[in-house]
Amino acid sequence: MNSISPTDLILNEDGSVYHLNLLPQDVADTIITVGDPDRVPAVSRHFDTIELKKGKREFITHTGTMRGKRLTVVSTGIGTDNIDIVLNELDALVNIDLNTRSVKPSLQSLNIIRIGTSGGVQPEVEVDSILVSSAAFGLDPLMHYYKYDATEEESKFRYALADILHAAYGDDHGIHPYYVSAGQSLLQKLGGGLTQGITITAPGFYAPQGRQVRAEANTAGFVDRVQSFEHQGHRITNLEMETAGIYGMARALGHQALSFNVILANRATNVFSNRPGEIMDNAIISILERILTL
Ligand SMILES: O=P(O)(O)O[C@H]1O[C@H](CO)[C@@H](O)[C@H]1O
Ligand SMILES: O=c1cc[nH]c(=O)[nH]1
Repeated sequence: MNSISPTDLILNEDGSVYHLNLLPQDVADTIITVGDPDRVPAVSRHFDTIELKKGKREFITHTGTMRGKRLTVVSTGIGTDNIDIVLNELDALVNIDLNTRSVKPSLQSLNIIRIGTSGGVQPEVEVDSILVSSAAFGLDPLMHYYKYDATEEESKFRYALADILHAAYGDDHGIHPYYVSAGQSLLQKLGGGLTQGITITAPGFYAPQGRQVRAEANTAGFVDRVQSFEHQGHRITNLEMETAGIYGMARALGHQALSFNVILANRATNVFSNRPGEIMDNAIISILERILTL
């Protein structure tokens, strides 16, 4: 059995994984990820019991139970570079024997559910609504560094958007989309009755999402272009910064992932929510109710 080296998988002095600072017994098999560390207590305050609170850097974790179901909520911070860390370390906690540093003979599949904020790109995607990502385009580079199985259909979506963006911004612009669908069992079990659409995960908040403040953006017409994208009747609905990385890493590692987006902005109508805190608190309650059905 191959042992994973101490520099490939770094453990802290207490045996916990390097960034998350967690031990295998610290995590449930249903894991909620949020970007904002302050959103972790906003989720766990609905738990009936909290058995663990740990953290390091932006990675805050609470584990507890809600109506008898064990849940972990962990913050990822912003961006898919952090998703690389969180998904690899969560997987290590369940699928690697940290004493022998070897992959366990029988692998566990986690349910990984994101509750994040996002900006809609279609005028009809309502501010303050919850949208489920049926799939996500990554405009970030993360999944180009991993081998994962993409279906033929997923490849067609990927090249359909690549053609549009390369025609608009040139081949050497550096935008190379990847495309990964949600975990299908989670989508079926948890996504019912909510608007579903394709999410774009961007490698930044401003110009990478077509925003222009003072630094001149090199992405003119970005929102219009993604708004008018259509492939086999499917459209892009929203922009954020983690979902494609979560879907890609979950695929690579054999986990199920689903992303809920609380739409705080509409980029087509230039409207921003006037009560973002209250909307997120309500969304957390309704998404937890869905998760409890698992
Ligand atoms: O609210 P969270 O989960 O952080 O998600 C969104 O908000 C952040 C940007 O403001 C990015 O992380 C984006 O994906
Ligand atoms: O427009 C938005 C809103 C939230 N998060 C993003 O990444 N973009």
